[in-house]
Amino acid sequence: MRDVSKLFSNGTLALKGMSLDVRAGEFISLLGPSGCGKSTALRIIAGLGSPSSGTINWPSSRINAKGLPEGDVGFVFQDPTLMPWATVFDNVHLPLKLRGVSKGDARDKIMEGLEAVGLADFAKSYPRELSGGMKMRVSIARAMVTKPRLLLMDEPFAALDEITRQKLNDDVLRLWQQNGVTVIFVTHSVYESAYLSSRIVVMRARPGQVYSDMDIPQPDGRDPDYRTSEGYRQTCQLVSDALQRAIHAAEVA
Ligand SMILES: Nc1ncnc2c1ncn2[C@@H]1O[C@H](COP(=O)(O)OP(=O)(O)OP(=O)(O)O)[C@@H](O)[C@H]1O
Repeated sequence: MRDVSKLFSNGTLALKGMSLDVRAGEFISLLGPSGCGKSTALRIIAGLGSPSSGTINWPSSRINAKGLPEGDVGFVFQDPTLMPWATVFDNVHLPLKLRGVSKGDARDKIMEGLEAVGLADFAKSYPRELSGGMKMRVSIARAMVTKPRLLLMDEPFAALDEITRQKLNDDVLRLWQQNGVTVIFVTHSVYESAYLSSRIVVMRARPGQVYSDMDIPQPDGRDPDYRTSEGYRQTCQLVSDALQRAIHAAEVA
């Protein structure tokens, strides 16, 4: 993102001069107070909204007619947005179906994706038969079935209980490590960002822009033990301090 601003038609300046270089293989969290423009930035990257000024560049991708990288981006929203009338299998098939891949040809990829999120036994179930966490897993499998190079996640676990959220954090980390996908993850949570990320970009509000950009030390393994480690506590403290400064900067502006 190079010097991206977004002025909505109601006069809200959601982003002002936001620049961000995303390196391949990173797990970046966009962290910031409500209304600082995290979702707006993510939607612009996804091509779901256009910047008022500035540019999004995709130096290593083939670009389609809409200026977006060809098949390279997957998106997971806070609402899993599954088709209620379709099975789990058919929901995960959707992105491949839109590319003209038949169910038969897609079967292995779909089952591999469901396996990766622990839902292979639920391929024939309908969304109404699944818990909130399982629905989110389907949504992640659907986003990953095309093997995107970039996965965009907009507060995907905010509506889930703490235990489910922690399990899904571990699932996403495993997918990231196994697939080498680059992730941009929007969250309000210092703890979630500190657990997941290789880099945390703290945003400030009014106007929305990058306030602080931190590389996060990578321990050998992130597992439930890491959540109670001194290294994790220190990272949370650093990130929390940066967030407090970002909030203060917006208040005095
Ligand atoms: N379509 C829109 N039209 C007008 N204003 C908008 C629109 N979408 C977002 N905004 C405004 O832009 C600002 C940034 O919103 P955005 O949703 O990107 O923030 P956010 O950091 O993701 O917030 P949250 O964490 O609460 O989801 C807010 O002031 C919001 O009210």
